[in-house]
Amino acid sequence: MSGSGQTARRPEGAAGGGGAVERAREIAGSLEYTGGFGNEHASEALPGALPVGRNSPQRAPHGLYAEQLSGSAFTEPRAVNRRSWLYRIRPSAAHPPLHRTDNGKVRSGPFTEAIPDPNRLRWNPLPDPAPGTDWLAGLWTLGGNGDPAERSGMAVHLYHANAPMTDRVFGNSDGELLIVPESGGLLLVTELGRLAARPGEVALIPRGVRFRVELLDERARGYVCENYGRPFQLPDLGPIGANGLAHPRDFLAPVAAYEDVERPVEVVTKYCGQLWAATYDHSPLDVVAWHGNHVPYVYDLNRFNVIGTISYDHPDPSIFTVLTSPTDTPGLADVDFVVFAPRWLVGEDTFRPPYFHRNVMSEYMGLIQGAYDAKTAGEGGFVPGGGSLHPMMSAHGPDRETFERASAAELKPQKLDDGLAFMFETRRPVVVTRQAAEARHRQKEYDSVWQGLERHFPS
Ligand SMILES: O=C(O)Cc1cc(O)ccc1O
Ligand SMILES: [Fe+2]
Repeated sequence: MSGSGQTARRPEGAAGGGGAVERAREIAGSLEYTGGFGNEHASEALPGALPVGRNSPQRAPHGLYAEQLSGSAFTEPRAVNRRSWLYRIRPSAAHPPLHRTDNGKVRSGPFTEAIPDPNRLRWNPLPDPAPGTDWLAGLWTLGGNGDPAERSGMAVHLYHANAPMTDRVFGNSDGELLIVPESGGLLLVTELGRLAARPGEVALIPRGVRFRVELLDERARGYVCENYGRPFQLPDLGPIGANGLAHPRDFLAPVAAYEDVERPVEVVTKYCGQLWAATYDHSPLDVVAWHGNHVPYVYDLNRFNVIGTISYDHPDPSIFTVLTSPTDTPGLADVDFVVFAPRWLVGEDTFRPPYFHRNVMSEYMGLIQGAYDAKTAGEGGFVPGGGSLHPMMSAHGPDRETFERASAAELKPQKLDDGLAFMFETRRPVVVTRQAAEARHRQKEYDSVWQGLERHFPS
């Protein structure tokens, strides 16, 4: 049996076999959410399942077990304190020992497979996955920095999948996962309920929250920023004022929905960089009610309120920050998630695309849709599903074609409306994995996009 206080229901056996996509779509079509970034949400899938007035009554309603899931130290300041109380059919503690399992293509900090490479690197999309590849099996690490054991740093992953996770659940002790679909929609069946994330939306799974991924299309592809550090938060707005950029109410958390499944379920955990697994005799996605602020959410990037110049010059892309994971140094992020969304360009006497620059931060960029204004579109260029890495202090910016076009362009107001790109910008160099360095889909000739930028200075 499965149930939800609202409408989400997972029919028995929905995870595998024919019709899985249709069933996942049906569920995704009737999902309900509860809005507000960082809010104290509360939800129950059965009336009366959520205790009132206390978190841990002597006997929780309906014979449920109460459990606290802490995403911050108990004593962190209230503004950044994260925890949720879960009321579940079985306590999470009742599980058999975890055993090491194959890491597949997942790698973790400390990233030591290759020496840090100062070169600008670019990749085509991942090749199609082998038949029967689920989201976890199709997770492929490009690189990263820091160390999950230090709770600092990040990893860049890509995924490609063509099968749902069947009786298989994943939870990441090493950090939160920001999932950026590029093609194909995902149904994320989590301990706290179900979310759908389609291209143009991003989803966040908090540290420790277990989930299964089903597909809303025959295949899915996208990116993941794994954040080992402090949970992503909304950036401060300073002189922008009380509104702008990503608005808190557009972040949607799920409502409670549980599955009461008594059959073997493989539960995979990533812990300090390695995958461990145990076979439970039930599904751990059995939370009937919950409340708190350590919650998954989905956000539609089209809701981002883009701010830019209305006079001259190209502002730094920090004005496009959706989410930031701060460090103890004011203004310095462990990692920022930045989006380049459709917008008007109106700058006068201005080179409008991204400028030539060298940056102490390291920049991984991906493309969700269309083209990016600093790079030539099309095959062999910066394409949806591909990615580029511009490491600390590497010189980059517009490619030759873009420079020539933008230097000569007539500066009338121009709408950039066919493109959705993003950046994971991080404080430490991103060290690539061996599989990313040696990948056949790496563009070995990337440097050539800056060849032929001619001297114009008179000799
Ligand atoms: O390199 C990039 O394309 C990202 C970027 C965009 C921009 O508008 C200004 C600086 C920057 O690093
Ligand atoms: Fe850059």
